[in-house]
Amino acid sequence: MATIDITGLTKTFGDFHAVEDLDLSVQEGEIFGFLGPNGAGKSTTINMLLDFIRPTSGHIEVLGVDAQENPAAVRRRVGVLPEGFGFEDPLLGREYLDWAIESKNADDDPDELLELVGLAGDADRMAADYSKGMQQRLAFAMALVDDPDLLILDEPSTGLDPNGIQNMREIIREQASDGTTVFFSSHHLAEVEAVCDRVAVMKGGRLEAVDTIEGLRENAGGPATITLDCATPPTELGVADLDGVTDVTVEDRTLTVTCTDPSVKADVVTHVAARTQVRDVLSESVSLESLFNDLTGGGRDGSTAGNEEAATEVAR
Ligand SMILES: Nc1ncnc2c1ncn2[C@@H]1O[C@H](COP(=O)(O)OP(=O)(O)OP(=O)(O)O)[C@@H](O)[C@H]1O
Repeated sequence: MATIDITGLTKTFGDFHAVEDLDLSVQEGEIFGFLGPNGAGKSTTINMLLDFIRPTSGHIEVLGVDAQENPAAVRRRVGVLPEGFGFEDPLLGREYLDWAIESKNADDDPDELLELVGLAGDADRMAADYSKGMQQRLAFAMALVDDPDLLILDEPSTGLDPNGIQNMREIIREQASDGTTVFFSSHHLAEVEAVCDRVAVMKGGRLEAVDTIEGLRENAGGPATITLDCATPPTELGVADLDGVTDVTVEDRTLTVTCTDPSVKADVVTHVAARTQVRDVLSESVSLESLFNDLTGGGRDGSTAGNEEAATEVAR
């Protein structure tokens, strides 16, 4: 059974289509990435999953329950890490967890959850005084209360240090291996690649693609580069004459070839290997950055990023 089953979902604000005719199905135990640039419709979709806003048309089932007919039943079984949870009340870290446990009528041990997210030593401090990353850890612990069947994480790694990101990834994987479905909205492409089984890419309220990252790469058009380390200087091999090869550079024994699309790379390897010994293939696959840019046309301003760090920001 699908954990999330969305059919024909549309949300308009006046004449503006924030989400348009969305069909999406997320299976039990999947770690599913929900990607898209600013204004793509991700939060609007999540808000409809939780019935915080009503669809204009379409249908959503979460864990077999109609999300609009019975939102309380959905929310009981879902753990949510919203973007930018505000810890404004004068409560200790543990007290926030106590509150989350009580409101779900659950029987979790708050200290166990704090330990899990690396906050055991900070349980008796005011959550408002926590750093941004510590607040994110606390919000994550609150989402884990009552062992939810579905975790909805909005930009979960915001503010986390590398250790926090690693810790969160491990918890996410453990949860998924226990059957929890994880629906993960993010702009951080490397993060998504590290944990997600499949991704959906949204743009302007419409679904552009749903696939594994590997699948997206395979189907991606656009240039690809391959670098071969050869036993002898790879000059005059006729690589430039191959169909689909657009650029060839030779530096000492290293041959770098740019192709019109990734499928040409195999022809390059076969051609070179028949003429000289290839010691290593340093294949540079299509970067996540160009994959994302291909699918969404870059950021909201249409610009594309110049490096991987910037690329993760393009999606913001
Ligand atoms: N209440 C509202 N009234 C009018 N327009 C809205 C409302 N809520 C969202 N929108 C519009 O719907 C579009 C989608 O917004 P949404 O917040 O879902 O995007 P998003 O993909 O979550 O973006 P981000 O990555 O910036 O969080 C945006 O153009 C936004 O301005």
